[in-house]
Amino acid sequence: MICVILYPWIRRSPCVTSTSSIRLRKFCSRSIRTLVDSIVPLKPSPEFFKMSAVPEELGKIFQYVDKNKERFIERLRDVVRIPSVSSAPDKRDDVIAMVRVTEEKLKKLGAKTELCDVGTQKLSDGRTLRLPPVILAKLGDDPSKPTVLVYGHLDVQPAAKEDGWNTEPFDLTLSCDGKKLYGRGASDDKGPVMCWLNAIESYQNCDIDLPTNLKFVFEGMEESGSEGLEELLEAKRDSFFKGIHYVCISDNYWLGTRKPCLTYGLRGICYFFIEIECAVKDLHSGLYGGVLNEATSDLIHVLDSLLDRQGKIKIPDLQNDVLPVTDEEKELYKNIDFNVSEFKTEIGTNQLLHNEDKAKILMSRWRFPSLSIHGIEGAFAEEGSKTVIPRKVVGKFSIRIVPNMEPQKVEESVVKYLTSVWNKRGSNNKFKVYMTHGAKSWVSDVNHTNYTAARAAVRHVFNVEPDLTREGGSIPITINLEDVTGTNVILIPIGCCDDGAHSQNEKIDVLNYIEGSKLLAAYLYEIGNQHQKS
Ligand SMILES: NCC(=O)N[C@@H](Cc1c[nH]cn1)C(=O)O
Ligand SMILES: [Zn+2]
Ligand SMILES: [Zn+2]
Repeated sequence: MICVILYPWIRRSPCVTSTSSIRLRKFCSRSIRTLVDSIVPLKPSPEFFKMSAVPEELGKIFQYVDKNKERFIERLRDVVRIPSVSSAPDKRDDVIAMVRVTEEKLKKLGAKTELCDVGTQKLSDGRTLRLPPVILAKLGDDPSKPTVLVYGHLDVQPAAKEDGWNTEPFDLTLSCDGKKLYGRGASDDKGPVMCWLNAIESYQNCDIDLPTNLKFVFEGMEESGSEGLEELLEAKRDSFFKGIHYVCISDNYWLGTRKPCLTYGLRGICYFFIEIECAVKDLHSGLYGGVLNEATSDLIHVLDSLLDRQGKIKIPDLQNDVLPVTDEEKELYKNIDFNVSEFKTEIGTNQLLHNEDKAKILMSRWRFPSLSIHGIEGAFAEEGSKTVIPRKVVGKFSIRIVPNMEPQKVEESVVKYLTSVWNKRGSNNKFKVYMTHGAKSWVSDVNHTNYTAARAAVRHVFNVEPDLTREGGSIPITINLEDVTGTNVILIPIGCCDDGAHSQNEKIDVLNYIEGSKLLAAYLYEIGNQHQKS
C-alpha cells in the first residue's frame, strides 16, 4: 500500500507548526532577525509541490519523527551541553563524558557497545594525555540483511561567547522564529549523530523491523586529526570491520540552503606548526625592543611566504601532482545548484578570488589544493595595548590536498621550502616546522547501490533529485573506512551550507534536523530494499 504525503518543504512557508508549546529557550536578537530576514525567500519550483508517494512503513516513520520533534530537539540539547572540545586538553574529560553519554543512548536502543582504548596523545608542551575512547557498536546480526557502518564524531571545535556568539555556545537555543537551533556541534556533528538515533528509535517505536544490521564507529578526536583511530581500524580489520556492505557518514553540509545533496568526495588535510623562539621569557618592548629579532616578526615573514595575492600556494612542486581538469569533469559543474551571489552574502564578502565563475569557485573548493593560515599561538591577542615581545610563537596553517597528492610528499615540500625561506631570513632565533597530521583526499563511485539508495531516500523525504557534490573539508578517516571495509562510502549531509560549522553562531535548521532524521531512516529503508536487487 502507498501512503501519500505532502512534500515537506511546504512547511517552510509561514504556516509552520507552532512551536509555542515547545518548552524551549527562545532567543530573539536583532542579529538573528536580520539573518532570518536576509535569507533569500524560498521560491520552490512547481515540481516541489508535487505529491510524493512514500512507502507505507516509511510514512509511519515520518509521522513518528514529526510527532517527536520536541523530544528529538531535547535529545540534541542534552549533548550540545557537553563542551567536548577535542583540541583543548582541559576539556578531555568532557569529550570522554560525551562518548559515555552516547554509548548509553546506543545501549538503550539495544546496541551492543564496546569502548575502545586508543592510547595516548603527546601534547606540544611534552605532556601526555589519554585519548578519548572510540565507541564501536552493533545493532542487529541478521545474516539475511545487509550491514551498514555508520561513522560520526562526538567532539567539537572550541567556542566561547567572547568570540562573537549571540548565545551561549553550549546551550542549544531556538531562534525566535522557531526555525534554527544555535549551539556548538548542532550541525558538526552532534546533530547528525542524533539524527541516526532518532531514525533507529522511530523504526523501533513504530514496530517496524530495521531493514539493515547496523555498526557504529563514533569517535571523539575528529576535529583534531582522528588520532588513534586508524590504528584501531587496522587492529579490528578482520573482526568488527568484516562483513560490512555499506558505509555512511553524515558530517558535511548541503551546498546551499535549499536543495539536498549527496557527497562523493572530500579534500585531505596536512596541518603544520611553525615554532619560533627568541628569548627565555616574554620581554618589555620598551626595554628590549630594537635589540633582537622578534619571534613574531620572523614568523609573520615566514607565513607571508606561503601564498601570493591571488591565493596561489608559493611552495614549489606542491601543485605538480594535481590532476588536470577533464572535459567530462567540467560538464559536472554545469548543472549543480550553486548561487555565487548567495555564497558571497553568506560569507559577507563582495570579492572572491574567482569573480562570479561558478565552476572555478567550486573547483577551488573541491578539486584544487588551498592553504589557510589559522592563527598564532603565544602572540598577544587579547584586548588592550600590552607592550610585550612574546618569547615564543607558534604559527598554524593547513593545506587542503586533493586526489593524487600524498601527505608525506606535501610535508617534504613544505619543510624544504620553509627551511630555505628561514635560512634566507638570517635570524638567529630557534626555528622548527613540522606536520602534526596528514590525511588523504577521497573520491567515491556514485553508481554504487549506496548512492542509488540514498538518492531514492532523498526523493522520499524532499521529493527532489539531489545534486552530487564534493566537499572542500576533510574527514580524515573516510579513506581508511573505505579501505578497511573494502566497500563503498557515502556522505549524506544533514545541515545547510550556512550552518557556520567551526564558526560563531553554529546552528542547524529545525527542518534539516527533523527531515534529516527521516532521511537517514529512508536511507536504511532503501538500502534494505535495493540490496536484494544488487
Ligand atoms: N565536519 C568535518 C570537519 O570539520 N573536519 C575537519 C577535520 C580536521 C582535520 N584537522 C583538523 N580538523 C576539517 O577541518 O575539515
Ligand atoms: Zn565534523
Ligand atoms: Zn568539523
